[in-house]
Amino acid sequence: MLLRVINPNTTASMTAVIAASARAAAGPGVRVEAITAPMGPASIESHYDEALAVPGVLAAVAEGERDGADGYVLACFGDPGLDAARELATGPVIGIAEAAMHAATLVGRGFSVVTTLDRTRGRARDLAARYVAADACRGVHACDIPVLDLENDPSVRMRVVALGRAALEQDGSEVIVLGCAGMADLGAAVSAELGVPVIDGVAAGVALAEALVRIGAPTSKRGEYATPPAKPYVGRLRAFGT
Ligand SMILES: NC(=O)NC1=NC(=O)NC1=O
Repeated sequence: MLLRVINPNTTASMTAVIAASARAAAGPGVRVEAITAPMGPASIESHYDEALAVPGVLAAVAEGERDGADGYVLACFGDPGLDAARELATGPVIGIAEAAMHAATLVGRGFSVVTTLDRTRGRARDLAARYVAADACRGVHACDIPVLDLENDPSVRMRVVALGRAALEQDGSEVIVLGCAGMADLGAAVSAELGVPVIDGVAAGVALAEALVRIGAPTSKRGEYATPPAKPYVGRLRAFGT
């Protein structure tokens, strides 16, 4: 089985963090291909970044279709381009926010998200409203660390633990969801400190994508996720036309 795990931002060192978590979660017979988006923002920290990350995501999915990928994980907590990617993909496409939030509801009644910048909290709430029951996401908290500082700031783990501990108390939640792919290497350590499940969406996404491939559940091409209608595109997006 070939799973293509796509980092929607263009920072290769972050793709390496994502790849390590993805490969640790993959089951026997699963090959993880970790891809850095071929175009777009160095990190995704705003609606603008997220919008302009989508062409890179879709280019990576289109390449995966040519290479015979069985499933995809979009490794950014905003799940950028998820629905469009499903229209291009044959196999399942899982966003890490979607995967982490669903996984959290399977091991606790309520979860709290610990994410990066304060301005990304609204997006996380919007995704929670789409993915899970109203009372499942009890709070979204930001440690105000820029995405690209995650890998070189030694205080990150301590700050995520402190914020997670406060979130569990304030929100009355039972599970922590890591709100950024760049936190993918923190799950076990933070869980050990807090004594609750801490869900890394990269690992959850790989597990879910793999499971769907194994049970024979590709993306349905009847209706909404059918192949997009062919049409010309002009300008810088010309290559995306069909
Ligand atoms: N909430 C976030 O920090 N999302 C993210 N931005 C990135 O560049 N990768 C993420 O996971």
